[in-house]
Amino acid sequence: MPALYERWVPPKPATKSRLPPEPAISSGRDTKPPAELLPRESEQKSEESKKLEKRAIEELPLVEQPIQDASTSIVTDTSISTQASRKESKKRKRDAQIHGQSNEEDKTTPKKHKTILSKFEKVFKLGEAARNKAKDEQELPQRGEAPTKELHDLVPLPQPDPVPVAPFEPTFSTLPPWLAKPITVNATKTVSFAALGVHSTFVKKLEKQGHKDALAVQSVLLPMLHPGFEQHLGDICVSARTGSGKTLAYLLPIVEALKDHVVSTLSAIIVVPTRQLVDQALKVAEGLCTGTKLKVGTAVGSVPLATEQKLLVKVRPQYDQRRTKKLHEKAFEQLQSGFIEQGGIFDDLMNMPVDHVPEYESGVDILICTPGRLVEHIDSTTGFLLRDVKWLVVDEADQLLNQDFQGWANVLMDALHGETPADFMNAQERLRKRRADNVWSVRTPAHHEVRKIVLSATMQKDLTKLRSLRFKRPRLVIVEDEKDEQLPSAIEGDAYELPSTLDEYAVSVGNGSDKPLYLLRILLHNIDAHNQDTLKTAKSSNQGESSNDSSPDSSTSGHSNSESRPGEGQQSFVGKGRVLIFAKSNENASRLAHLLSLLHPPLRALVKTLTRSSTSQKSKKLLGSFSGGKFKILIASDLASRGLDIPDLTHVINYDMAPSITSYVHRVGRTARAGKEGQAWTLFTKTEAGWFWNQIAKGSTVKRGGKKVKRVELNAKSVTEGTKVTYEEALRELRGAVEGTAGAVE
Ligand SMILES: Nc1ncnc2c1ncn2[C@@H]1O[C@H](COP(=O)(O)OP(=O)(O)OP(=O)(O)O)[C@@H](O)[C@H]1O
Repeated sequence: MPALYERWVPPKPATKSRLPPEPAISSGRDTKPPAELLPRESEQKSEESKKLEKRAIEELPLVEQPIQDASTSIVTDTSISTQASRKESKKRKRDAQIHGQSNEEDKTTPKKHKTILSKFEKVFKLGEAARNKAKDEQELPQRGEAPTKELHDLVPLPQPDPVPVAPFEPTFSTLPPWLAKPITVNATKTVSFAALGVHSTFVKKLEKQGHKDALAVQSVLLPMLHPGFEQHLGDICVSARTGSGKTLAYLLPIVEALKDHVVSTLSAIIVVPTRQLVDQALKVAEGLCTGTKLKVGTAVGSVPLATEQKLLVKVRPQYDQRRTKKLHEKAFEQLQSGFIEQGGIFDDLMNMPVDHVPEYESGVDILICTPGRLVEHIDSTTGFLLRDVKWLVVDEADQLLNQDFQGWANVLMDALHGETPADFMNAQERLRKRRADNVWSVRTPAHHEVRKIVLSATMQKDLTKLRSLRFKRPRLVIVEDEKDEQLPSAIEGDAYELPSTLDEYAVSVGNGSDKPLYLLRILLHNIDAHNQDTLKTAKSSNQGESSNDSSPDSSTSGHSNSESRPGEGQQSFVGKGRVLIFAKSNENASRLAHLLSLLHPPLRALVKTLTRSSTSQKSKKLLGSFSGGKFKILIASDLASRGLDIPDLTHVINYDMAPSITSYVHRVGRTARAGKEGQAWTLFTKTEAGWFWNQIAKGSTVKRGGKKVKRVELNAKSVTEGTKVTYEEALRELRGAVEGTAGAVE
């Protein structure tokens, strides 16, 4: 047994030592005295240790002790030696036990302890064996021997069947019921306006505008907004793809509801993100309001505030002795305190005849505005009161809610749902307030119900954002294509749908250094070819060149010299089609327009840019002449990505990659509108390829009714062949233009 375990000796059973001495066996051989007569082991040992101590004291080298005080040194020496001898005796005793002197005692060890010991011994042996094995394995490579491996034949080891993992099917929705269970309508559904209960005068008007039947979004919204059985007494959120006719869907019921207004009251506010969209919605609203007394006004940042104030609010004197007195007292108080309100009701009071107070009336029934300018009017236009507003429309809602223009949503909600300030209350409101202030009644605020319609092609189910619009009994309406597969993201998250009449193409432009040449190639070769049915005459003059290239995919044929045919662009683009090119910034848009006209001079007259710096009037004119076909290619920043409705826009080109999925959806949605066909081309560099294909072309967020984005390979050599020199010259000239030595394209 290893020494470690031999050290432990179970105590001698006490009973044995207390037993009376056994009588000596008469054989006489046993000369051992009886146990109690023998000195006990401890006694023997203590005697032995005493001897040792004595010897230790004797042997102690006294000379080595520091001589301080004779008596103390002796005492110290003695105590040291005593301790040393004690330790030694203990050690000897232990050694004796270890080396078998206790064999006799082992025999007397109880059975129980023996079994414990044997078990312990077994465990130790196993441990020892494992340790030895590990040590051997470590040493094997050092000794240059390969570790022994477990060998198997070629048949794979049988594995247990994998445990089937049940697909995760949530039994709950994290969205509130109105978002989780929307009203869905098939995008192809059309119903006649008359069947939807639209007044005959409006049906006639719409027919004149070429709108025979109501489109899907209109067919679902009109009954929900018209008085009748299907009317929804609450707010409505609409998610319908680009170009689906949302503008008419909200404007028609509003105009119908207000058509009998004789005196203007501000009854509907329509908020859109850009002034271009204000102009566009104004055009549709004016078309519907003809023949009624309704007035439609606009509020956009590009017009002076004072000009708009005069149009939006009309002041007239109202005879009221009591109120005049009260207001004069208040004005006097202000004058004394030194805090005089500038441009407020007191200014108007000074211009009133005796005993008359200013009474404010709205100059418009429908106001179409951008959010920033709306906030300005709420804050600083005296008499701009929202007490009569019954409709609030927020178009392109996701963009408006994502960009918190001056906290517009909160300011507007407070103005809509709050009480009219006391000085501006009309007789009806004052009466209501007096009744509410009665001690016996519970105070009811003088606010009114507003119906909210919130729309977007990329509506996001973001509750925190939507909550800022303080909905009441909301419903979500989704217009979708039946062919569209239910994408995972569409169930709980956001999925966007592209028009089914849209064809998408993607072109790799390498590292992007020759991107303008690729663009030129697509413009002159692919798009031009696409329009050839309208350009037969123009084409006949260019016989033998690209006449069979009607398909965009045939561009790989290597038509290398398109830009060397003067006048081709001009002839081609006089067709019906229009092209909208998106650049990432206003600067890029201007530079690209300049470069295109340098690379291919016939394009100069056909290309214009729309930038943020264009004045309201200028951009209105520009869009007007683009719609009218005076020029064919418009280069714009993302400013033009939302809502713009340009007739016969056949092509959208993403020259610079869209910054987000929603931006892509809105950009390409400028074409293929209201059931018409359209093409979207995207140029992607090596670094943009991953994002484009994963997120946009093959991602689960964009639904395209089973269609796919087609990859068009353009031969880099054929794209640049013969144009490199012109390109480099054009770049030099452009640099000159940027530095102010040459003119730029508008
Ligand atoms: N009932 C209809 N019949 C035919 N065309 C219609 C009808 N209603 C609207 N349109 C046309 O559809 C086009 C797109 O309409 P609109 O601009 O309202 O789309 P939208 O859904 O607001 O698009 P976006 O989301 O891009 O702003 C317009 O040219 C409009 O004249």
